[in-house]
Amino acid sequence: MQTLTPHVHWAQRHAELYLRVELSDAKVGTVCSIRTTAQGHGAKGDNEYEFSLEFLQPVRPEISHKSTQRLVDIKIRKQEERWWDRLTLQERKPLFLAPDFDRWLDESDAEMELQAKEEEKINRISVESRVPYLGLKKGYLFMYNLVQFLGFSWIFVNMTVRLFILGQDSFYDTFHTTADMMYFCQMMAVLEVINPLLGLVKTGFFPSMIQVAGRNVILFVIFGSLEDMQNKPVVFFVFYLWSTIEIFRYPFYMLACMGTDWKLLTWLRYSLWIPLYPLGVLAEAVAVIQSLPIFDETRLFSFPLPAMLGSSLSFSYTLQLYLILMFLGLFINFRHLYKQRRRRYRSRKRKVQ
Ligand SMILES: CCCCCCCCCCCCC[C@@H](O)CC(=O)SCCNC(=O)CCNC(=O)[C@H](O)C(C)(C)COP(=O)(O)OP(=O)(O)OC[C@H]1O[C@@H](n2cnc3c(N)ncnc32)[C@H](O)[C@@H]1OP(=O)(O)O
Repeated sequence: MQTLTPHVHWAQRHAELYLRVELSDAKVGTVCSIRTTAQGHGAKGDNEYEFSLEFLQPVRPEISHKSTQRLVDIKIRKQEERWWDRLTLQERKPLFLAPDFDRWLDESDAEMELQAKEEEKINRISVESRVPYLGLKKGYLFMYNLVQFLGFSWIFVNMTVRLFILGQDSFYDTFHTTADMMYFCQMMAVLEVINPLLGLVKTGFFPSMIQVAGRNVILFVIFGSLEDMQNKPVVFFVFYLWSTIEIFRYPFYMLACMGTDWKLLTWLRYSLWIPLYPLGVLAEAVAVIQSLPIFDETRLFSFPLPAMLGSSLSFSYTLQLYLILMFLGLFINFRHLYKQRRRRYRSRKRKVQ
């Protein structure tokens, strides 16, 4: 086998030199500051390849190199951090050497890159110096999401097991078996309205408020205060739809607190609402409609009126107004969740590119 010279591309930064050697499937032999030997597939097929360079200035002895299927990447640290006018001591560039335009930067661009790196380092240090606060915030959010996840998982598993064992009969006592846990979770969920106000999460205040207030009206006013509503099958559908999304949403937030995410979980968090949200609003609307005659009959929460206007105004009128608000709320939150989904997947795509 004859020894040939491969094509070499080079670029520099203030502190480093980059050499890209055009050899596929190369087995690199020696790499020292001026001479490199390798065996691989180059412009002239399988051969021993070798090149040597006498650098313009001294370089450090430790040299790192990485072979990929298509090339060998060599990184060399300069002895002194300064810009070189050219790579080699001799003024005439060797024939096998060319600039690496993929990495090429001129001196001012390289300086800007260096500056950006410095700034990033300073930012990281300043964030790290705020760690006690960050740690506290993340710890609080993590615990909050964990508790909600456990609560909703308990509800979901309990309802699923009962559905398998009792079939449709389980529809009628959902409230009595799960309401305490649902009360607990939904009372805790008020924190989801407070968190954005305190700047702890990036969520908008209104979407959270609509979500939490909307559910709490159904839970505390419709189901909680009317015993006649508590054994209706609609409770099952409302609770099941709520807990189905939450067993994915809260673990997603838990992972976000740890700065990580799982593709499938993220997809479920940003996709499941598409069928679940309209179904949830529909189930909630059915609950409200079913409660109207009960409020009319019991006069619960009715508004006292002057004698000439009749005795009282039934709460069912307020609920009819609320029905309209519900569909307005559905529209606002559906739009919000759609935007969140688009933002998430658009920024993902950009990161991948
Ligand atoms: C008496 C007055 C009443 C007025 C109300 C009248 C209208 C009522 C209408 C009500 C209709 C409600 C119907 C509803 O109850 C039906 C159902 O729920 S059915 C089941 C399906 N439901 C859903 O899928 C909705 C689930 N809920 C949500 O998704 C949220 O609650 C919502 C606020 C709607 C949207 O969430 P968010 O804005 O937070 O979106 P993100 O998840 O993308 O979060 C944004 C960023 O903030 C970070 N974040 C948020 N929360 C946390 C947390 N707890 N811990 C850690 N991090 C959190 C998140 O990671 C995002 O950060 P980044 O952008 O960096 O990724």
